[in-house]
Amino acid sequence: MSENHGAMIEMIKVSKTYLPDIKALSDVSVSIDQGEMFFLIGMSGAGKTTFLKLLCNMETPTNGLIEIGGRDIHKLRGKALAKMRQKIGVAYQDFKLLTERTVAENIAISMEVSYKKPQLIRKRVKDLLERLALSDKHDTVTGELSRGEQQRVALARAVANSPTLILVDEPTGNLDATTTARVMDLLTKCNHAGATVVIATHDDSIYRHTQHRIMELRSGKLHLIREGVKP
Ligand SMILES: Nc1ncnc2c1ncn2[C@@H]1O[C@H](COP(=O)(O)OP(=O)(O)OP(=O)(O)O)[C@@H](O)[C@H]1O
Repeated sequence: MSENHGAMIEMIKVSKTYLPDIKALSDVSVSIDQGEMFFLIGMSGAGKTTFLKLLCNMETPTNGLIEIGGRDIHKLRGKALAKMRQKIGVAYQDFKLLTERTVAENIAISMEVSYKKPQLIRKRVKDLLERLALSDKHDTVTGELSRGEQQRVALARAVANSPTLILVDEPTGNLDATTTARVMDLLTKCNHAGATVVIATHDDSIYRHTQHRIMELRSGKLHLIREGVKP
Protein backbone atom coordinates (compact mmCIF):
# COMPACT_ATOMS: atom_id res chain seq x y z
CA MET A 1 0.00 0.00 0.00
CA SER A 2 1.00 3.60 -0.45
CA GLU A 3 2.20 6.13 2.08
CA ASN A 4 0.10 8.88 0.45
CA HIS A 5 -3.23 8.23 2.19
CA GLY A 6 -5.09 11.28 0.84
CA ALA A 7 -3.87 11.11 -2.74
CA MET A 8 -5.88 9.60 -5.58
CA ILE A 9 -3.18 10.47 -8.13
CA GLU A 10 0.57 10.74 -7.59
CA MET A 11 2.73 11.66 -10.55
CA ILE A 12 6.41 11.75 -9.73
CA LYS A 13 8.90 13.17 -12.25
CA VAL A 14 6.84 11.93 -15.19
CA SER A 15 8.07 12.51 -18.73
CA LYS A 16 6.54 11.42 -21.99
CA THR A 17 8.43 11.60 -25.27
CA TYR A 18 6.77 10.50 -28.48
CA LEU A 19 9.00 9.20 -31.26
CA PRO A 20 11.07 10.58 -32.83
CA ASP A 21 11.61 13.37 -30.29
CA ILE A 22 8.38 15.13 -29.21
CA LYS A 23 8.62 15.97 -25.53
CA ALA A 24 4.93 16.12 -24.57
CA LEU A 25 5.58 16.12 -20.80
CA SER A 26 8.84 16.71 -18.98
CA ASP A 27 9.44 16.06 -15.32
CA VAL A 28 5.85 16.54 -14.20
CA SER A 29 5.16 15.96 -10.51
CA VAL A 30 1.74 16.48 -8.98
CA SER A 31 -0.44 15.01 -6.29
CA ILE A 32 -4.23 15.14 -6.68
CA ASP A 33 -6.32 14.36 -3.60
CA GLN A 34 -9.16 11.91 -3.31
CA GLY A 35 -12.35 13.90 -3.86
CA GLU A 36 -10.57 16.83 -5.52
CA MET A 37 -11.80 18.56 -8.66
CA PHE A 38 -8.74 19.58 -10.67
CA PHE A 39 -8.56 21.74 -13.79
CA LEU A 40 -5.72 21.08 -16.23
CA ILE A 41 -5.43 23.90 -18.73
CA GLY A 42 -3.03 24.69 -21.55
CA MET A 43 -2.88 25.66 -25.19
CA SER A 44 -3.45 23.20 -27.99
CA GLY A 45 -0.57 20.72 -28.05
CA ALA A 46 0.49 21.53 -24.48
CA GLY A 47 0.18 17.89 -23.41
CA LYS A 48 -3.25 17.77 -21.68
CA THR A 49 -4.50 14.68 -23.52
CA THR A 50 -1.16 12.95 -22.94
CA PHE A 51 -1.49 13.69 -19.21
CA LEU A 52 -4.94 12.04 -19.12
CA LYS A 53 -3.87 9.08 -21.27
CA LEU A 54 -1.03 8.35 -18.86
CA LEU A 55 -3.51 8.33 -15.96
CA CYS A 56 -5.80 5.78 -17.59
CA ASN A 57 -2.95 3.62 -18.87
CA MET A 58 -3.56 4.36 -22.55
CA GLU A 59 0.02 5.60 -22.75
CA THR A 60 3.12 4.57 -20.81
CA PRO A 61 5.45 7.18 -19.33
CA THR A 62 8.95 7.40 -20.78
CA ASN A 63 10.22 8.14 -17.26
CA GLY A 64 8.71 8.55 -13.81
CA LEU A 65 6.07 6.94 -11.63
CA ILE A 66 2.27 7.22 -11.68
CA GLU A 67 0.20 5.88 -8.81
CA ILE A 68 -3.59 5.76 -8.73
CA GLY A 69 -5.00 4.97 -5.31
CA GLY A 70 -1.51 4.00 -4.17
CA ARG A 71 -0.82 1.54 -7.00
CA ASP A 72 1.60 1.90 -9.89
CA ILE A 73 -0.89 1.54 -12.74
CA HIS A 74 1.73 0.74 -15.31
CA LYS A 75 2.75 -2.36 -13.37
CA LEU A 76 -0.80 -3.74 -13.07
CA ARG A 77 -1.71 -6.70 -15.24
CA GLY A 78 -4.70 -8.99 -15.83
CA LYS A 79 -7.49 -8.87 -13.24
CA ALA A 80 -5.86 -6.14 -11.14
CA LEU A 81 -5.65 -3.88 -14.20
CA ALA A 82 -9.24 -4.64 -15.23
CA LYS A 83 -10.44 -3.85 -11.69
CA MET A 84 -8.55 -0.56 -11.66
CA ARG A 85 -9.96 0.37 -15.09
CA GLN A 86 -13.50 -0.15 -13.81
CA LYS A 87 -12.85 2.53 -11.20
CA ILE A 88 -11.76 5.08 -13.80
CA GLY A 89 -14.30 6.78 -16.07
CA VAL A 90 -12.85 8.52 -19.11
CA ALA A 91 -14.55 10.89 -21.55
CA TYR A 92 -12.18 11.10 -24.49
CA GLN A 93 -11.72 14.16 -26.66
CA ASP A 94 -12.63 12.09 -29.74
CA PHE A 95 -15.48 10.38 -27.78
CA LYS A 96 -14.67 6.78 -28.84
CA LEU A 97 -18.36 5.88 -29.00
CA LEU A 98 -19.73 2.73 -30.60
CA THR A 99 -21.29 4.61 -33.49
CA GLU A 100 -23.58 1.80 -34.64
CA ARG A 101 -25.09 1.34 -31.17
CA THR A 102 -27.72 3.51 -29.52
CA VAL A 103 -27.13 6.23 -26.96
CA ALA A 104 -28.60 4.06 -24.20
CA GLU A 105 -26.43 1.08 -25.18
CA ASN A 106 -23.27 3.19 -25.16
CA ILE A 107 -24.01 4.61 -21.71
CA ALA A 108 -24.94 1.21 -20.26
CA ILE A 109 -21.68 -0.51 -21.21
CA SER A 110 -19.62 0.16 -18.08
CA MET A 111 -22.51 -0.87 -15.85
CA GLU A 112 -23.12 -4.06 -17.82
CA VAL A 113 -19.45 -4.99 -17.64
CA SER A 114 -19.66 -4.80 -13.85
CA TYR A 115 -22.90 -6.83 -13.78
CA LYS A 116 -25.27 -4.13 -12.52
CA LYS A 117 -28.95 -5.08 -12.54
CA PRO A 118 -30.82 -4.17 -15.77
CA GLN A 119 -33.40 -2.16 -13.81
CA LEU A 120 -30.66 -0.09 -12.15
CA ILE A 121 -28.95 0.44 -15.51
CA ARG A 122 -32.19 1.66 -17.14
CA LYS A 123 -32.80 4.11 -14.28
CA ARG A 124 -29.26 5.46 -14.37
CA VAL A 125 -29.30 5.90 -18.18
CA LYS A 126 -32.63 7.73 -18.01
CA ASP A 127 -31.41 10.01 -15.22
CA LEU A 128 -28.16 10.89 -17.04
CA LEU A 129 -30.01 11.62 -20.28
CA GLU A 130 -32.38 13.96 -18.44
CA ARG A 131 -29.51 15.78 -16.76
CA LEU A 132 -27.74 16.26 -20.10
CA ALA A 133 -30.88 17.23 -22.05
CA LEU A 134 -30.67 14.12 -24.23
CA SER A 135 -33.83 12.24 -23.23
CA ASP A 136 -35.20 12.30 -26.78
CA LYS A 137 -32.02 10.57 -28.07
CA HIS A 138 -32.29 7.42 -25.93
CA ASP A 139 -32.73 5.09 -28.93
CA THR A 140 -30.76 7.06 -31.51
CA VAL A 141 -27.67 5.47 -33.02
CA THR A 142 -24.74 7.62 -31.81
CA GLY A 143 -23.27 7.94 -35.33
CA GLU A 144 -26.29 10.10 -36.20
CA LEU A 145 -25.76 12.60 -33.37
CA SER A 146 -24.18 16.05 -33.58
CA ARG A 147 -20.70 16.46 -32.07
CA GLY A 148 -22.13 18.26 -29.05
CA GLU A 149 -24.58 15.39 -28.46
CA GLN A 150 -21.86 12.77 -28.89
CA GLN A 151 -19.71 14.68 -26.42
CA ARG A 152 -22.44 14.47 -23.78
CA VAL A 153 -23.02 10.76 -24.43
CA ALA A 154 -19.28 10.20 -23.91
CA LEU A 155 -19.53 12.02 -20.59
CA ALA A 156 -22.62 10.07 -19.51
CA ARG A 157 -20.84 6.82 -20.34
CA ALA A 158 -17.78 7.90 -18.34
CA VAL A 159 -19.73 8.64 -15.16
CA ALA A 160 -22.50 6.02 -15.43
CA ASN A 161 -20.91 3.39 -13.21
CA SER A 162 -19.97 5.95 -10.49
CA PRO A 163 -16.19 5.63 -10.91
CA THR A 164 -13.94 6.93 -8.15
CA LEU A 165 -11.78 8.75 -10.72
CA ILE A 166 -13.28 10.69 -13.65
CA LEU A 167 -11.02 11.99 -16.44
CA VAL A 168 -12.58 14.31 -19.01
CA ASP A 169 -10.87 15.80 -22.03
CA GLU A 170 -12.40 19.06 -23.34
CA PRO A 171 -15.90 18.20 -22.06
CA THR A 172 -17.50 21.43 -23.29
CA GLY A 173 -15.67 22.10 -26.58
CA ASN A 174 -18.77 21.77 -28.76
CA LEU A 175 -21.44 23.12 -26.41
CA ASP A 176 -23.42 26.32 -25.87
CA ALA A 177 -23.44 28.05 -22.48
CA THR A 178 -26.63 26.38 -21.17
CA THR A 179 -25.48 22.88 -22.08
CA THR A 180 -22.01 23.63 -20.72
CA ALA A 181 -23.65 24.47 -17.39
CA ARG A 182 -25.46 21.11 -17.42
CA VAL A 183 -22.19 19.27 -18.03
CA MET A 184 -20.48 21.12 -15.21
CA ASP A 185 -23.44 20.47 -12.88
CA LEU A 186 -23.14 16.75 -13.54
CA LEU A 187 -19.38 16.72 -12.94
CA THR A 188 -19.84 18.75 -9.76
CA LYS A 189 -22.49 16.31 -8.56
CA CYS A 190 -20.12 13.37 -9.17
CA ASN A 191 -17.41 15.26 -7.28
CA HIS A 192 -19.74 15.97 -4.34
CA ALA A 193 -20.57 12.25 -4.29
CA GLY A 194 -16.85 11.60 -3.69
CA ALA A 195 -15.28 11.17 -7.12
CA THR A 196 -11.95 12.73 -7.98
CA VAL A 197 -12.49 14.69 -11.20
CA VAL A 198 -9.73 15.83 -13.57
CA ILE A 199 -10.87 18.17 -16.33
CA ALA A 200 -8.56 19.06 -19.23
CA THR A 201 -9.81 22.15 -21.00
CA HIS A 202 -9.10 25.40 -22.75
CA ASP A 203 -12.64 26.67 -22.16
CA ASP A 204 -12.01 29.39 -19.60
CA SER A 205 -15.75 29.81 -18.98
CA ILE A 206 -15.70 26.61 -16.91
CA TYR A 207 -12.74 27.47 -14.67
CA ARG A 208 -12.79 31.29 -14.53
CA HIS A 209 -14.79 31.40 -11.30
CA THR A 210 -13.87 28.04 -9.84
CA GLN A 211 -12.72 27.50 -6.26
CA HIS A 212 -10.83 24.39 -7.36
CA ARG A 213 -7.14 24.04 -8.17
CA ILE A 214 -6.01 25.03 -11.65
CA MET A 215 -2.68 23.99 -13.17
CA GLU A 216 -1.39 24.82 -16.62
CA LEU A 217 0.79 22.76 -18.93
CA ARG A 218 3.27 24.91 -20.82
CA SER A 219 6.04 23.38 -22.94
CA GLY A 220 5.51 20.08 -21.16
CA LYS A 221 5.92 21.56 -17.66
CA LEU A 222 3.17 21.95 -15.08
CA HIS A 223 2.59 25.37 -13.47
CA LEU A 224 0.26 26.29 -10.63
CA ILE A 225 -2.29 28.93 -11.69
CA ARG A 226 -4.33 28.95 -8.50
CA GLU A 227 -4.61 26.87 -5.35
CA GLY A 228 -7.94 25.22 -4.68
CA VAL A 229 -9.90 26.15 -1.59
CA LYS A 230 -9.75 23.22 0.85
CA PRO A 231 -13.20 21.98 1.90
N1 LIG B 1 0.70 9.47 -30.54
C1 LIG B 1 1.47 10.53 -30.73
N2 LIG B 1 2.58 10.46 -31.50
C2 LIG B 1 3.38 11.52 -31.68
N3 LIG B 1 3.16 12.75 -31.15
C3 LIG B 1 2.07 12.89 -30.37
C4 LIG B 1 1.16 11.81 -30.14
N4 LIG B 1 0.17 12.25 -29.33
C5 LIG B 1 0.44 13.56 -29.09
N5 LIG B 1 1.57 13.95 -29.70
C6 LIG B 1 2.20 15.28 -29.64
O1 LIG B 1 2.44 15.56 -28.27
C7 LIG B 1 2.16 16.92 -27.98
C8 LIG B 1 1.08 17.02 -26.91
O2 LIG B 1 -0.14 16.54 -27.46
P1 LIG B 1 -1.49 16.43 -26.61
O3 LIG B 1 -2.52 15.81 -27.50
O4 LIG B 1 -1.21 15.77 -25.32
O5 LIG B 1 -1.83 18.00 -26.36
P2 LIG B 1 -3.18 18.72 -25.90
O6 LIG B 1 -2.80 19.74 -24.89
O7 LIG B 1 -4.18 17.68 -25.46
O8 LIG B 1 -3.69 19.40 -27.24
P3 LIG B 1 -5.20 19.75 -27.72
O9 LIG B 1 -5.73 20.78 -26.78
O10 LIG B 1 -4.98 20.27 -29.12
O11 LIG B 1 -5.96 18.47 -27.70
C9 LIG B 1 1.77 17.56 -29.30
O12 LIG B 1 2.92 18.14 -29.87
C10 LIG B 1 1.29 16.38 -30.14
O13 LIG B 1 1.46 16.64 -31.51
